[in-house]
Amino acid sequence: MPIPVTVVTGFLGSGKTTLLSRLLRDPSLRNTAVLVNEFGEVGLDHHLLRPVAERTVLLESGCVCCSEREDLVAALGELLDLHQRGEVPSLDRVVVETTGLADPAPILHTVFSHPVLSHHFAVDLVITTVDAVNGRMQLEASPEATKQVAASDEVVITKTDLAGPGAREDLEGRIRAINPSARILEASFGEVDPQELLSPEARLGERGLPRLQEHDTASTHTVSVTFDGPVDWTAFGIWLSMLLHARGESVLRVKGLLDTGGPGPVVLNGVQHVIHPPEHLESWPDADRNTRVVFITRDIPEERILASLEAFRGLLGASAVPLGRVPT
Ligand SMILES: Nc1nc2c(ncn2[C@@H]2O[C@H](COP(=O)(O)OP(=O)(O)OP(=O)(O)O)[C@@H](O)[C@H]2O)c(=O)[nH]1
Repeated sequence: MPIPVTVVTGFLGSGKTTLLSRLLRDPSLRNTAVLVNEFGEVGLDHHLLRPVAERTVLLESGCVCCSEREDLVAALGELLDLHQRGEVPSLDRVVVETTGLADPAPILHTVFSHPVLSHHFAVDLVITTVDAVNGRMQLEASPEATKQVAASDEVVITKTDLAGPGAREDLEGRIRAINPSARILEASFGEVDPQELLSPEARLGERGLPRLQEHDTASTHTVSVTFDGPVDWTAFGIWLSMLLHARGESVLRVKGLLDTGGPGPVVLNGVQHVIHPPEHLESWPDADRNTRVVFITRDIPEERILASLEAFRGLLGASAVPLGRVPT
């Protein structure tokens, strides 16, 4: 079994380290290695984490997300080496804390595409912290913050102790509009149940994704579709590969459950040009047996996705229908 890698992201100062420090105190995370990525020479977070984590590997400099990506490869490689030599005998999970401006997609790509690492590690969750006080403004002003929310499986709204009445609901609406499939949790000073946060179900996102119509925020489109019958998995894979080949940079997130005619759905989970290995479930997680796929895109409106799926109708074996228009 590959070792799960959990990516913790979130805008500058949104509470990533606070959340992680709290999580790492839980005995169930005893065998967790943490890779902290920092700008600058001195990693302050490193010192914050040291007392609570058994092992903390600090990436020396730069940003794991972009030019210094080799650092992440080197750190994971080193960790694997220690594990295989028995110097780190128990390694249940790796947590990568990104910088506040990081785009998580290249991190996922690094792990998935590396010829050695991809055999030993698999990204299981992307968790994003959003500040209850500043989050709304940050999501409006910063494409990085929006990308982080779009890429996440779970969003933890932090600093709820500081937020005024109504602010949390408002922020939650905003997060849902960007990423309807993410599970949203709340935490004051990182107080969140680690079991809940890291549960395998979190990967499936919200069960029964909300029936949203296309939402358009500053050229970010959220398109939720279903099909009028089971779809051919191979054909869907080809269609998706073509979409990602042509417009990968514009596809921030693809997530959903696909009815391919089997007893359970295929779980689809991708961030930009990276598609997690699809998972074939033995049964559906809830009573709804219909396909539900969410695409979060930049500059690809709903009509374009639907027209493209329609052009593939013959091969797919079913027509795509916007979820918001399905009679419930
Ligand atoms: N009141 C309050 N303060 C919090 C909470 N969570 C974090 N903070 C404070 O917010 C500040 C930033 O928190 P960090 O955990 O360092 O945030 P970060 O996302 O790791 O920050 P960067 O690594 O700089 O991007 C610190 O002063 C924390 O004590 C919270 O739930 N409530």
